[in-house]
Amino acid sequence: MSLLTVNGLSVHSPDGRALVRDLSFSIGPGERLGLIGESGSGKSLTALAIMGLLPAGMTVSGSVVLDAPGMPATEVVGAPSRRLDRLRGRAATTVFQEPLTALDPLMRVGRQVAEPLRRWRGLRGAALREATLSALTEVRLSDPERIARAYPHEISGGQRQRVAIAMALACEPALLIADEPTTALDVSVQADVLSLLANLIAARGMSLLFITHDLAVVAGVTDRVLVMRDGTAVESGTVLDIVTAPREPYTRDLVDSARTFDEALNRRKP
Ligand SMILES: Nc1ncnc2c1ncn2[C@@H]1O[C@H](COP(=O)(O)OP(=O)(O)OP(=O)(O)O)[C@@H](O)[C@H]1O
Repeated sequence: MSLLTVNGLSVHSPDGRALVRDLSFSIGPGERLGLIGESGSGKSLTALAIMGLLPAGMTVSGSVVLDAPGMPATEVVGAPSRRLDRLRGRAATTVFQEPLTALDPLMRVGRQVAEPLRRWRGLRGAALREATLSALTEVRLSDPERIARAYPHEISGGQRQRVAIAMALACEPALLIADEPTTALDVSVQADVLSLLANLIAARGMSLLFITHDLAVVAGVTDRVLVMRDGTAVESGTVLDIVTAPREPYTRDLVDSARTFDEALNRRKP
């Protein structure tokens, strides 16, 4: 059984436009799938539908089943929010493009990272403090004591995204959904954050749904790719298949415009 099974997922806007159409895919334990497509192709709405977080007024049909270890398999579509609250963070969690969306501007970073550790792992006092600093160290933040004392605006964009990743991983989720997690960062720190994410996912054996418009980025992080256009899947396959033999003209364009996919492929382990 897969960890995530999406079957015939469709999302319609309040005025009836089909924004995601009949999308089906699955992700097994430890698998890493890239969702790639140009702006507006429906990638983010797919992620939101999986988390049960679509904007009010949108209608969703089809099926999204999350079946994480130690939790009952759950149909997300139509589930009451109370049931989804128990899944979010644990079965699946999200890192978004803009780390400030995950962070409270008025709360010190340490308290924010501590919160999921307290809630999910039941840690308190010195153990909680130690786990918070170790979570910040794990995302390769040097001087974690200073970062823990800082407010989000007092640290850099790259550091904020590392903090957001630390918070997401604190709940030990089975599936991480990363929606353009490096797009808002300076080019100089994009590669660092990407390799951090790839290493953490591999070390923990987590599953990954990685959303991007950039094939070069996805090539370095995922095993398989699903190409989306206008809300539908137009092609899917292994990263190597898609890069070396794209079948659809749209995919070919994506391959052609992938800035540095050669470089990214070279980074992949054989
Ligand atoms: N709240 C909303 N109300 C109405 N339409 C929306 C809403 N959010 C997204 N859309 C539309 O749904 C379509 C898919 O949007 P989505 O954000 O999933 O695309 P995307 O592939 O993630 O693009 P990007 O890479 O720019 O984030 C787009 O046409 C978008 O305009």
